[in-house]
Amino acid sequence: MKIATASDLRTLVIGAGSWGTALAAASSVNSNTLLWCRHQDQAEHISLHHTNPRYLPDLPLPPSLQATHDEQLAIHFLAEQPNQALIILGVPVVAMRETVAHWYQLLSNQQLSHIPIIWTCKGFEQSSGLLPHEVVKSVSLFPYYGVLSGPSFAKEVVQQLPVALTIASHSTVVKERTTQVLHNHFCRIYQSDDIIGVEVGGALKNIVAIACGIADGLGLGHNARAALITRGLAEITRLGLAMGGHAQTFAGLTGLGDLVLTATGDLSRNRQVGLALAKGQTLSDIVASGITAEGVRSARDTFLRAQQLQIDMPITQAVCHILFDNYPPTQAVHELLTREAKPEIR
Ligand SMILES: NC(=O)C1=CN([C@@H]2O[C@H](COP(=O)(O)OP(=O)(O)OC[C@H]3O[C@@H](n4cnc5c(N)ncnc54)[C@H](OP(=O)(O)O)[C@@H]3O)[C@@H](O)[C@H]2O)C=CC1
Ligand SMILES: O=C(CO)COP(=O)(O)O
Repeated sequence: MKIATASDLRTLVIGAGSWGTALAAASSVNSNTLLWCRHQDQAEHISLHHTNPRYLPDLPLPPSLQATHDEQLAIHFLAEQPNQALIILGVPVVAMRETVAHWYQLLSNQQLSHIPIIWTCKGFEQSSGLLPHEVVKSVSLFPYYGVLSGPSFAKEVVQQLPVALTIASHSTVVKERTTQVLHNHFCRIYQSDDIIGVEVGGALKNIVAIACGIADGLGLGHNARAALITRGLAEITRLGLAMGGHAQTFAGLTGLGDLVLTATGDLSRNRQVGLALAKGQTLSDIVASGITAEGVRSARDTFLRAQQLQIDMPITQAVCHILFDNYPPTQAVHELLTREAKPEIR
């Protein structure tokens, strides 16, 4: 693989939340990077002060990282080196449809839609139940696309602590461009062809993390947490295989790796939702704070998709009961524990 120099590569990150900002900081090591923000004042603050106070308070960003709210400037930035460019979408699933459709229009108007585009969101789209790549394909004709996932808290990435991520794509150019941009002295990029497996693992680990937060909040102990992680992985694998993912993906960074991180790491917002529910907070209070907790948004559609495929998902079902059916967490735990005994491997 040709190693491009910093002056060749151009990375546009769309979305300046915690993960978009962290990836923009990481990509600045190898690549000229521009961070597109929804708000002008946010862009000005990041370019001038090199911090993102709303999403990553007190963490310095690389001085070379520039931000903008100007879409035409962002397009011009890419047009200067379209064959060395990469677009990273840092928005949640709920914003994917609108964001992809809008930027596809802007890019195709300038004959730039061949630039590789990757996304980072983890979940199923609410109501449609679609995975992110299905949403992208339903609103655009980007020829080169992929999903970037794996165990990665934004805060640690901005601090340049070691992290390993997976880029899944059917396109060599997407995998190589992503590796050129993000593989550096603290960030390892692994490549995969399994878009479905990577997206299913990323979506479902959030639901299991909510379950683990609930169990820990109720004081159910380390044994319970280990059981939930392991049986949660069994659920993820069952649904993922039925949807067309590869078995090995679920044992990798975007499956087991991200599940362990999110289920046990207190930086996880999904885990924090579970902890708060166990303490008796209501879901409406928790979501009113505006946090991005993709497991809450995905749980119902995940369960519906599992039912359509006749896949047994008792942990996801228990989380849905607590989130949407007003089950007290202790009742959902009791129902989980008192199911029939069964073989571990089916
Ligand atoms: N944070 C992390 O450590 C990681 C997150 N992820 C995944 O990345 C995705 C993004 O998460 P994260 O950055 O944490 O979320 P945040 O809540 O931190 O940021 C969300 C970003 O998306 C923007 N946004 C929200 N709604 C819309 C919309 N309707 N249209 C356009 N832009 C919108 C927000 O803009 P505004 O500020 O203007 O509202 C903000 O820039 C999620 O799917 C998450 O699971 C993956 C790995 C790690
Ligand atoms: O996806 C993540 C880590 O890989 C972030 O997890 P949360 O969305 O639960 O904070």
